[in-house]
Amino acid sequence: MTEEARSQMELLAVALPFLKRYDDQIIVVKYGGHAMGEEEAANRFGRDIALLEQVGVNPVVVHGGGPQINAMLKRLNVQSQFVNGLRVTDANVVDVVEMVLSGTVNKQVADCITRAGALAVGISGKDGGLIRARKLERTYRDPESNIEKVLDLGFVGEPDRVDPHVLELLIGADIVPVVAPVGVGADGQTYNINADTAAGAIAGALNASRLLMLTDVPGVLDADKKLIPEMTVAQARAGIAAGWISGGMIPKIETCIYAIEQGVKGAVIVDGRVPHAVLIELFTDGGAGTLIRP
Ligand SMILES: Nc1ncnc2c1ncn2[C@@H]1O[C@H](COP(=O)(O)OP(=O)(O)O)[C@@H](O)[C@H]1O
Ligand SMILES: CC(=O)N[C@@H](CCC(=O)OP(=O)(O)O)C(=O)O
Repeated sequence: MTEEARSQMELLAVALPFLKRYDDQIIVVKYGGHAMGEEEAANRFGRDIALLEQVGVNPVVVHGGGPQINAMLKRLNVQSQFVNGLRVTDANVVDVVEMVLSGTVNKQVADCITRAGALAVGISGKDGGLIRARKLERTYRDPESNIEKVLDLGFVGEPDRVDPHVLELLIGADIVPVVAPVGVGADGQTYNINADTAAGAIAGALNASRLLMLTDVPGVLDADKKLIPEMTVAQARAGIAAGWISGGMIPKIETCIYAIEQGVKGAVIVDGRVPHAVLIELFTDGGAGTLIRP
């Protein structure tokens, strides 16, 4: 046996107990717009997801596309801005958001997985009644007047009701669902939903075993910037209260906590820049990134 064959067999032996653990389980993967920038990284992601499907796991991909929306808005000369990490979305912007997320990006992600040997089908939250959305209602304290005001982000929505039936049909037919985070209101209005939020709601509705959030940091870092391999929901809440979990990590952690409260067994913040991060997280003892559990 060659050295290469021996090391491949060793890898397989390490992965086998984990393959059994995740057999027929649903794993929801949030794939962010930054992570899909480079072609080789995108192809690698497609191969990892196809491999999961081929070994008997049921992956469901929910993708973002913030940078891709920015690029299209720039080409079309449409202005947009972010407030608290969310894009202010007027009628012009929501058209572009839907076009980019449900069109270009959704099809690219599904194509990467299909070319890697699994069948993937791209849909948006508007298809098959998947995500019924409502306008996001948030308040904030105006620092000048110290008065509580309503934050109006236009057509930014949050999931009101997720009906996973269409996803279950695809999963049952051995098809990998790829979901764009766009929802529809009771009145037919299209809403732009943050992709982290959409992934958490879908993981909850599917009662997934794991929610993997691919991002561009190694995981949750403690106050000394050291990676925390595992934390409980209570510890995560304490980190937000103490301030060492801040910025874009807050909505990510809140999504993880929400998903766990909905019955998801564990949520992981993973570095999507690391090759095969998804496989390392699921199929090795140490995992990758930070596991948040009940
Ligand atoms: N405790 C922490 N551990 C890791 N990252 C943190 C922490 N607190 C704040 N952050 C910030 O959160 C960012 C991740 O959120 P974000 O940029 O919104 O990710 P994405 O674009 O993948 O959705 C990191 O780049 C980092 O600057
Ligand atoms: C309301 C809101 O902000 N929606 C996001 C949806 C895409 C997204 O979340 O993409 P990433 O995961 O790549 O950041 C946006 O318009 O950019």
